[in-house]
Amino acid sequence: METEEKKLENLLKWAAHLGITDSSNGVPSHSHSSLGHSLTISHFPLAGGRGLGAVRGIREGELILKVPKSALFTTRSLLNKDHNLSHAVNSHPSLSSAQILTVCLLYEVGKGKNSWWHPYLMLLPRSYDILATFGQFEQQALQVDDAIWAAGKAVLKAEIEWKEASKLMKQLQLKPQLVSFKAWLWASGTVRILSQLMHTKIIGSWILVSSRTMYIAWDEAGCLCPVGDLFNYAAPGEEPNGLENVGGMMNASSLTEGDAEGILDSEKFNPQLQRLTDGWFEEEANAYCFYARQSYEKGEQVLLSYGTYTNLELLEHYGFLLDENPNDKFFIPLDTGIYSSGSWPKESQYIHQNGKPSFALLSALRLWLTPANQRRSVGHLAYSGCQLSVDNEVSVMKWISKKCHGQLKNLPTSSEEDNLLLSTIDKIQDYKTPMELKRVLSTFGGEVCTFLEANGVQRGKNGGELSFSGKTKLSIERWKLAVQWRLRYKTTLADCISYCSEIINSLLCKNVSTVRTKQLMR
Ligand SMILES: C[S@@+](CC[C@H](N)C(=O)[O-])C[C@H]1O[C@@H](n2cnc3c(N)ncnc32)[C@H](O)[C@@H]1O
Repeated sequence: METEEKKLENLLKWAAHLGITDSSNGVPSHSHSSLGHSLTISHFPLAGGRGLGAVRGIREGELILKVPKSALFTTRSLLNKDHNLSHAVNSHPSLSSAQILTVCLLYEVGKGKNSWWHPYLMLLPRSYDILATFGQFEQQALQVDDAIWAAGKAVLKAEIEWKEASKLMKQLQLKPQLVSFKAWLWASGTVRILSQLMHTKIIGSWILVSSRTMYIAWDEAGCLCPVGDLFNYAAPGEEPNGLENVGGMMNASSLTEGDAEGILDSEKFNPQLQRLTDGWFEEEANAYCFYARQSYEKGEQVLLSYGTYTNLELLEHYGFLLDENPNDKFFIPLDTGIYSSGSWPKESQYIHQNGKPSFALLSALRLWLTPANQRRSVGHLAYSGCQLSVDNEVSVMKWISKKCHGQLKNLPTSSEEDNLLLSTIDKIQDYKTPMELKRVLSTFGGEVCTFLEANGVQRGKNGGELSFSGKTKLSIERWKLAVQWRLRYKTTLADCISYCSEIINSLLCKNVSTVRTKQLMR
């Protein structure tokens, strides 16, 4: 069996042969490796594992990697090379472009060493922790209804897409293990993760700066980009103020999808959008080009922004989350009347990761907590983000605080318990014998026991070593991600409660001092 090192060497040799290069002028250098001028493959345990590090000082804006069109793994490039595949795919016009790219990937994997892409395929991750791979236990471990729902939906979607594509896979006579749902999760996860970087998307009348695809103009599914897909992720900073804070956003609802698409297509309308991603396909160069978003010192990991994502979205699309995510946001259940009292979209009414309510949530609540017969007269103030009165503002803060308290109370565990559980989960992976595990369980029971039961964790035949199957180890990773996610949710809600108390106190203090001043002046 080839070592990981040998596989990497083969990949870089293969990539150099295809003209993939990290030379600063973008000209391939006929070397045996496509990397070495600017980048090298390294391990970054705290930020994504395998990734790309700088081999020299890199300046912001420098071209750091160029991947020619001929090296991109796209449906079109595969169909052009394989008549059998092309014929079969064309007889299934109802499949989506992502489903087709997924089948193409499995088909290519099935060719083994005979695949032209073999050096690249050998180094693809073996599994992912995206939401679609979450079993019932891990889904429930998210605890928050919205997140459980998102996970359930992701699993269901994957199942439906797999069933729809199974006819094509059978027609292509893929090996049984490549037709399985497990293989589908892997392949669709690969397509989702490695082709779905950097693309602006429009939902309803909203331009979401969050990204979805490693965009190529000629295929909705995007492309797999050898070597370019080794960049790990760093969040691009908070959403541009233009989308969250400016009162002009209320006009967003009058922007039709067509208008928005036109604006986006021009790619000129907002330089901030472009700054959120660091790579794109350049027609002139006929290549995917990646630029350094910031300066890096030798040895530092060079990171890429795939777009702005909340932690739940990162989990859904990429299978990881960030400890500190400036784009994270959390939703609390709101009464339906709140949505109908104003025109703020549901997605805009949330709590920021720092605990502050969003502009739209505050505006909507200010209006909703105003008596119905007075709303018309203060609507313009609410929409422009102004406080309506001290009483109104205090009611808003009390309302949010109460909601957060209610949410926290309804969740099965507290933040303290989750913190303890996280360290317990780490211990489960460390402890090897039943005796040791017993000690861990005595400090924390409940969920840990359910996990062990759900995964049928067995003792070794001789009653000695605990045996954790590969499946159980993956489940442990996903469980940990679920607990980390819900802990962030709880921390944010607790921060929001503190924020509301601070505002209430400062408003009441100001009010008291104003009344006193007025009394003194009389
Ligand atoms: C485009 S790939 C990046 C290369 C990947 N590390 C590899 O070895 O193939 C994206 C995947 O890398 C991991 N990843 C990227 N950025 C990360 C980060 N900041 N923290 C944790 N995992 C990250 C996630 O598993 C994600 O699905």
